[in-house]
Amino acid sequence: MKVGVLALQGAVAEHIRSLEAAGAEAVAIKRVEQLDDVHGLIIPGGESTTIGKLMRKYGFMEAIAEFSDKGKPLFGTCAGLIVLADRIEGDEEAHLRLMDMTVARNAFGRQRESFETDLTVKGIDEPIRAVFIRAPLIKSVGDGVDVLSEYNGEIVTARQGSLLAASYHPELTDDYRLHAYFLEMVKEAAAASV
Ligand SMILES: NC(=O)CC[C@H](N)C(=O)O
Repeated sequence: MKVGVLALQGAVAEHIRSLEAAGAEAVAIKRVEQLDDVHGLIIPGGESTTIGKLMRKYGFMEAIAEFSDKGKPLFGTCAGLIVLADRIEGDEEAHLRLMDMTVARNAFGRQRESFETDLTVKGIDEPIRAVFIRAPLIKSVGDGVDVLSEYNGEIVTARQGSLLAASYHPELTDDYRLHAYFLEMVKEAAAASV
């Protein structure tokens, strides 16, 4: 399976390394044409405002919406989760609006700007290691969204069909199981589309 990592801004190389460790072929995506060659796409962490701006500039808004329409899976981590969301708390304009959820940016406040923890994720046997950096939270989800993990009662991992979102950075640890989970989604979607 070939999986792309949107390479406009943010933690791209780390996702590529984690995907490869999980057994995928990984490609940095810089132009929309490259989307035709991959079976799934990760939108990395970084700064959602910057990623959103560059996506609009280079035609990725329409291209990724189409990609997702074909049933190809998307995985947004941290800023990437914000980019997937239908709604952003406050008066900020949402980006792809693909996932039925409301997110809050920088939701942990100053004291806890970044931290690591072990998280229990539905569908993965043992807790995974998660790094939170100025992380967003999922404040509410629609009926079609499955909550996969919570931290202190707040939603931090969710799935809606072929869309996966995590508030944290799974690519900054040597724990590749969330990437392996996404890779399974990609394989299932590819098998279903033949
Ligand atoms: N590590 C991250 O991706 C941080 C996300 C960033 N705070 C944002 O709002 O876009």
